Amino acid sequence: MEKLKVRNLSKEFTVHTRGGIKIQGYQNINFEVKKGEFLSLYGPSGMGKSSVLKALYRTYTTTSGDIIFTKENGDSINIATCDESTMLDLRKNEIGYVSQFLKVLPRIGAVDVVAQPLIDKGEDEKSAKEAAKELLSYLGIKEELFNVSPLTFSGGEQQRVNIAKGIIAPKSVLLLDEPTASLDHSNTMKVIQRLQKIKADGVAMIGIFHDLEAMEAISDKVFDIKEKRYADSH
Ligand SMILES: Nc1ncnc2c1ncn2[C@@H]1O[C@H](COP(=O)(O)OP(=O)(O)OP(=O)(O)O)[C@@H](O)[C@H]1O
Repeated sequence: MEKLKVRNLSKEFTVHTRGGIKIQGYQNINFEVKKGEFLSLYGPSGMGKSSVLKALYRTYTTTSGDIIFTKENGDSINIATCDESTMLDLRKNEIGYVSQFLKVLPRIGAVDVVAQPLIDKGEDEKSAKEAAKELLSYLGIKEELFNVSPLTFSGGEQQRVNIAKGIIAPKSVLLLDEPTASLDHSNTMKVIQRLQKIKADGVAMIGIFHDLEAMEAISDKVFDIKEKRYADSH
């Protein structure tokens, strides 16, 4: 079953603070991703990879085209055009988004930050914290940092906390916008291994990676945003 289907998607930005000048985001994008499949968006800087991903989460609106999300019961929703309350519901229950940057409130320790999505899902606090500790350890976060606010962490540590928070309680679709951008290769590959598990659990994923080995390792399909087609080897 196609989980997410993108049809003839185009975006033109209008910069109102600059007299309404138009900037081409991306044009005529078509791809689809099934349950348990990983699609990577690939292409030169500025071609619109991040903007497409933001359209799927509707951080950005779409100029034209459709983004069809199919629910478990077979009903479908067009993310490009649905109302805001439907979108809020999709973000809460179906679609997760992990960026490069950690956004957290001050004075909350790393374990609590990472445990929260599980608690929100209904898991009890104790087992949620255990799972958070396990994931943080797996990603190489020192135990002495567990109860410290990630706001004082290094860039790479913050990014690992961000990934942990983003993948601990996956929904049915996971969007990843260069989540490993400032990690070294070995930490990146650890993240990839966890993503393999999530994929095996049936989550549909769309991601952007700069590390091509990581991209190859996780991807079932690669969509070349410049050529507007799937890359040949996939
Ligand atoms: N909010 C915005 N307002 C105006 N233009 C924007 C906005 N967001 C993105 N753009 C433009 O859209 C184009 C695509 O940007 P985008 O960030 O999607 O590219 P990308 O392929 O992800 O690049 P990179 O690999 O460098 O991250 C760029 O020309 C960018 O300047």
